[in-house]
Amino acid sequence: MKIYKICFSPTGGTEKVAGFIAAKLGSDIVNIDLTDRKADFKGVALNDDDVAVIAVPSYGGRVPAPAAEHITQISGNGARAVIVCVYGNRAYEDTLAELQDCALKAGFSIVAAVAAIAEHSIVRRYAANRPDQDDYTALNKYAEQIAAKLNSNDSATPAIPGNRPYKKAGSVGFVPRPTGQCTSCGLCASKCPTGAISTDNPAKVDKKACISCMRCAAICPHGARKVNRLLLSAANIMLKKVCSTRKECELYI
Ligand SMILES: Cc1cc2nc3c(=O)[nH]c(=O)nc-3n(C[C@H](O)[C@H](O)[C@H](O)COP(=O)(O)O)c2cc1C
Repeated sequence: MKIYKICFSPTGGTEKVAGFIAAKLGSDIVNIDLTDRKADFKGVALNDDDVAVIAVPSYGGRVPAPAAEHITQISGNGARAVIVCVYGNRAYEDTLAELQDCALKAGFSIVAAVAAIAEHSIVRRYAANRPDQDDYTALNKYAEQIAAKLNSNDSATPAIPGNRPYKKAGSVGFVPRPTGQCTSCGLCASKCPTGAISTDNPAKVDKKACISCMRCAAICPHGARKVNRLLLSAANIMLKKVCSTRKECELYI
């Protein structure tokens, strides 16, 4: 039995949660990076005795569009899956329901779902330093419950929250731009999940293709990609009320 960690994590928060859960479920881990726009997801095929941890961040209460597209190209072949949504302490709304539908379409059998919190990748003061010790204690407990369910060969799908039709997907419109420190090294362009940044000129961004995932800003070795400060402070004000009360991790099993 292999554990497939199938993860879309532009800035690393989702990866922390998925990596933790996957490592608790087994040691033979196969990594599938859903942010890799050049990967051949149609060539990924699991066996029915494999287990998948399929993890995405919540973007506006939905699964990021490229993640949904890539997951549905994978052949689950009846493998059991734990679906995971990671969010920035506002809300995850229909993310788990949509992720459940994507995983089903790919041929997985969903045995558990987890919602967890990580630093808000746009306004980083919210959920800063999460997942923290309390989160990992909860995730550890959840992983034990999931492992027990997998070992008992119980494949029942739990009730997973969310609406159908899903919330309307919207773009947040934060497009990071290079500052004077940019050396045009091209790392941002090569790692952009949607290919929105020109490889010849990283200052050129296809605004329609950009999903505001903040990968480019997070990985720039010179800290030279930033979003507009005024937009950021407006987002901070908008999120203040809804993000300030601590939310806890949840398990559906
Ligand atoms: C475009 C975008 C939309 C987001 N929408 C939400 C949201 O609706 N609710 C929320 O709590 N967090 C939201 N977040 C925060 C992310 O879900 C959170 O920071 C997550 O940990 C990011 O995952 P990553 O670190 O793997 O990239 C959003 C982040 C981005 C970039």
